[in-house]
Amino acid sequence: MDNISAAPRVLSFQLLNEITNGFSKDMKIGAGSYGNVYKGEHKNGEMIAVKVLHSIPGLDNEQFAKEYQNLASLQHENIVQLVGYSHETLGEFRHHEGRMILVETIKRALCFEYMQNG
Ligand SMILES: Nc1ncnc2c1ncn2[C@@H]1O[C@H](COP(=O)(O)OP(=O)(O)OP(=O)(O)O)[C@@H](O)[C@H]1O
Repeated sequence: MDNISAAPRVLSFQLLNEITNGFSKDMKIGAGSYGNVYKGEHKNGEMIAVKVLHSIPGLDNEQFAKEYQNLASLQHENIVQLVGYSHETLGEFRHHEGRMILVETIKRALCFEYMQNG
């Protein structure tokens, strides 16, 4: 990854996991109604705010895309800039009633420029 604060882009959930130290308590900077917000610190020193959206029943891909589009099109000095997003389905094998089942979870995150004063 070269420059995470340029145009909005796809960021892998794995990368977001790395730059937030596994979404650790220490990196948590807030919580809103849609999810928790973490500070993401890239090794080149860049910082972003990573909002991991709660799994919201009914929030389908189309709604997420609309939300992304709205945020991405806003450019104003008083509006925090969207720098990227992540939308991935992770499959994980788990034991369930004596057999292995594949559980799929959708991971969604919106990433913004980091504001020092919250
Ligand atoms: N870009 C950012 N830079 C630094 N801190 C942020 C940023 N975005 C959010 N935060 C921190 O996380 C907290 C929660 O932010 P969030 O946007 O989720 O809250 P909110 O305005 O209550 O949103 P909503 O209710 O729409 O989910 C903020 O109060 C702030 O402290």
